[in-house]
Amino acid sequence: MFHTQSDVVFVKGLKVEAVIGVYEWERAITQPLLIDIAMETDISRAAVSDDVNDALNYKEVCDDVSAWCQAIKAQLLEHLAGQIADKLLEKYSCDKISLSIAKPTAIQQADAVGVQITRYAKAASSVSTNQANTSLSDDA
Ligand SMILES: Nc1nc2c(c(=O)[nH]1)N=C([C@H](O)[C@@H](O)CO)CN2
Repeated sequence: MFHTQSDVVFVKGLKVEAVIGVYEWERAITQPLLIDIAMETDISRAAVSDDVNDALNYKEVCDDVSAWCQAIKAQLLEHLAGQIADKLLEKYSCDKISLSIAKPTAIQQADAVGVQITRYAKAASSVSTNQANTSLSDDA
């Protein structure tokens, strides 16, 4: 199958105050996180209807990601990023997520440090694909 479009809903520079870090002193404070998210999704329906109910709602994404960051209280940014990507793929209809999480105050000599990851939604299983193909040929 050929793809004729590629759409992204994104969030840039989402600021969240959360417990994050491996050192004891970090477990006792909150630090700012700066989060960028790009979610590959089909926007065709929302583009036609102009209805937010047909859209991947970036306000909901921001609220969810903020709440998850505060609840997870991760030690490593790697763990936090993996968890957030899994949760977004589970809740929202999207094929691919790119996510970066930065700690702008962690290293005095650096503007920011962080991680950037990309995750894909699981492909439909071959069993259901075969079943779909069978029912299509049954109709013919
Ligand atoms: N690859 C990573 N390295 C480090 C992390 C991290 O989350 N991923 N975290 C720390 C500390 O928490 C640091 O931010 C404190 O300054 C060190 N290295």
